[in-house]
Amino acid sequence: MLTNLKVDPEQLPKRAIVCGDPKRAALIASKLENTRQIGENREYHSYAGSWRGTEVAVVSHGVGSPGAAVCFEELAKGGVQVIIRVGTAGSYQQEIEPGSLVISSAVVRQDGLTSQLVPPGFPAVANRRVADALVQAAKAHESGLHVAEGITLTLDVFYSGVLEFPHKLYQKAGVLAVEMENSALFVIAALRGMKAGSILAIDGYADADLLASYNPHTETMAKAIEAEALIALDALVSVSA
Ligand SMILES: O=P(O)(O)O[C@H]1O[C@H](CO)[C@@H](O)[C@H]1O
Ligand SMILES: O=c1cc[nH]c(=O)[nH]1
Repeated sequence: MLTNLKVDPEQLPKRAIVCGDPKRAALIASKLENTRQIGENREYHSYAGSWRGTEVAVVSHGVGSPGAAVCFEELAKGGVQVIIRVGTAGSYQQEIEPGSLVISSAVVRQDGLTSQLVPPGFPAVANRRVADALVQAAKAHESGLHVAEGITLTLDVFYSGVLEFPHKLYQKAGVLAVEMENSALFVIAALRGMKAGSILAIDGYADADLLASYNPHTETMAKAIEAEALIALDALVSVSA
């Protein structure tokens, strides 16, 4: 039994979708055939089912890299080989409007977790096959949403303290969007031999005024999350495990 997920590895498919929100996990799982819940403990809600004839898992990992890392490590231990995060993020670029989708090709590691796992120069990159599969699936899906691929940033901080967020710096460097778990996912996947990718629905512009405008509970977001979930499921089953 996987300790924190409380999932029996025998019931865990080799491909997994992961996302922060347990309700999003339930929503994605509801799209599968023969859906069953295979675990529920803390923020980790786990489901299995079939997508286009292939068995997949859907597991929530909560907010922030440390808790998510526990989930990713246990999925690797349980035999998962291909893993895609279906997340949300704030945009750094004007043309990437709320409701757009971003496929992360690589991550700036501004989290605390991975610096305790690997040295500073260690890259956090998506598996090329998974990233390509996400790009292809997004094209085929024809959602009408703007889709961009590029570098994203992982931070530990959502609400700022007295130090300024590094938003302007990374915006100038061409980073597309910011979220809180991709760094952990890409580094742990590299260490444990999983193929990882990530697609993110943009819920607003990440800047100093974010607190005033942040609202991930809109119709626009629901549409973007629905689209990224279907794209990720198609990509997940197209990559060899
Ligand atoms: O929507 P999820 O997948 O949780 O992703 C983003 O949303 C949360 C913050 O609201 C953080 O977990 C961040 O990474
Ligand atoms: O970490 C996050 C997630 C969503 N939106 C943001 O601005 N930041």
